[in-house]
Amino acid sequence: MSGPVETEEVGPHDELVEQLTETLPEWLPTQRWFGGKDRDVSAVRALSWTPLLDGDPLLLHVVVEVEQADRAERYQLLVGSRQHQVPDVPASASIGVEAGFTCYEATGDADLTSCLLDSIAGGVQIGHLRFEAEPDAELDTGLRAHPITTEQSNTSLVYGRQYILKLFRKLTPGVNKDLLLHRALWKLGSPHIAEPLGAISGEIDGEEFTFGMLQRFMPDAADGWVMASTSVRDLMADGSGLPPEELGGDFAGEAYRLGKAVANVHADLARALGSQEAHAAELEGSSAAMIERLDRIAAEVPELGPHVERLRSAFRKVADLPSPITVQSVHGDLHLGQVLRTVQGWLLLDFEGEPAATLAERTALRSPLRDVAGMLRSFDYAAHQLLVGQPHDEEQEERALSWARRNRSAFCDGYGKASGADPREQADLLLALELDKAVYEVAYEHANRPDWLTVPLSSIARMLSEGE
Ligand SMILES: Nc1ncnc2c1ncn2[C@@H]1O[C@H](COP(=O)(O)OP(=O)(O)O)[C@@H](O)[C@H]1O
Ligand SMILES: O=P(O)(O)O[C@H]1O[C@H](CO)[C@@H](O[C@H]2O[C@H](CO)[C@@H](O)[C@H](O)[C@H]2O)[C@H](O)[C@H]1O
Repeated sequence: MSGPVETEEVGPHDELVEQLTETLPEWLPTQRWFGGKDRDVSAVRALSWTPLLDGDPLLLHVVVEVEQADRAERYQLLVGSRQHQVPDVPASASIGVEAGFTCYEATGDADLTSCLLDSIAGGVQIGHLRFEAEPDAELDTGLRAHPITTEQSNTSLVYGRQYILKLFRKLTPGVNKDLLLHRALWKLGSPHIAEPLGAISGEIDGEEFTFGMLQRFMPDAADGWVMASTSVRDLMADGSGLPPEELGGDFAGEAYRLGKAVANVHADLARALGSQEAHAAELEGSSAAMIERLDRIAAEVPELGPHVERLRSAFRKVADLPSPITVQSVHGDLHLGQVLRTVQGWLLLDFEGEPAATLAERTALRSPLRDVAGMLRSFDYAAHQLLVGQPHDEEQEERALSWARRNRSAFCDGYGKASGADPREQADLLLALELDKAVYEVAYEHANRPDWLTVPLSSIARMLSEGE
């Protein structure tokens, strides 16, 4: 039998944890959410381990530091361990067998994960972990959870049809920006986010971490990436030769509404958290940061080499832009997988920023055009993803381009309508931000989905030649 542990006591699981740290260097790179697949793991060190359920089964909350050639990053794990009634976990979730106990990644074990929601509802503290509901939230308990299976950098569990708990995988110290921005927007009554309902946080070596965020789940919502991909597929599969606007699956109306929603969220973020004017020195800083990121990524991904010089000159132009420009809190990693279409309209998710960014980079005030650029990149991705690995086909390439052009333009129209300023009026800044995002994507794909590397690389080539 096992039950919740509600005291400061930490069970004697040192041996199990030591075994785990020996197995994890091989296992971590097999996980979708692990962001360091581009280099070997040299060592894994456990920083904290906290039994959430003790006995058989055991549910252990573990924070590890993962060492790779030039970096050490922290990750959160939920490890299940059972001697009896081992659930049927997929091979990828199995971590190993230690002293007759099967250890596995436990987010798929509903018998174990229901305690996370119950602990948030109960406001309990377990070891250093604090489980807290938001002040006005009233939560149902006893619900079973299943993990969602979309492309994700974190792991999200859906409880019944009511709640979604995101467990942050890669951890950075400080209160998570996703939670902070959701709280700020909710306080203002923004209709474009899902209600924040609770959090899991804790302290390691004197530093605060957010481990999880609970939100209202929107059961009938459609994912923006899925909707856009369906529209592109319809166009690609259509033999009639009709233009996108004459096909049933046209997405441009949605892209327009999405542009309006993003502009409204930017206005609310500025109202809640303020905005500033950035002058020449800051623009120089942005330009230098883009070039620094480019050089760092080009050193790791040789395929970027042929574009480096022209990218540098596009980034240099940012330093000479007429200033000031407005900067504020932004989403930081906006793309079609971060937006949900509900019956009330578009919702934005995941305000955490880029998974690889430092805390300072995530919380820095930025031009809102950074998010516009992120979404424009995403239209490009949606259009070109189906061509990955296919032999070159001029006609399909032209269709992909026409879909992207139409939806990028509709998005900017909507954004301009709601904000009063068409993003395309700041063409040089927008182009530099898009190129900067595409350079980031080169690193992201290289480390996470090497087969997709061609998508940002071919966009960079295209944007550079169009900008000439
Ligand atoms: N409140 C919600 N209601 C319904 N689905 C959601 C909700 N929040 C997230 N999702 C789904 O989970 C996916 C991943 O969420 P996200 O916050 O972007 O996680 P990650 O940081 O891992 O990318 C989204 O693409 C969406 O499909
Ligand atoms: O959603 P996350 O915060 O995990 O963002 C990361 O993963 C995204 C992929 O899931 C990645 O987005 C890139 O691929 C998308 C298609 O899968 C595309 O729509 C985006 O435009 C493209 O940037 C994102 O960059 C990364 O930070």
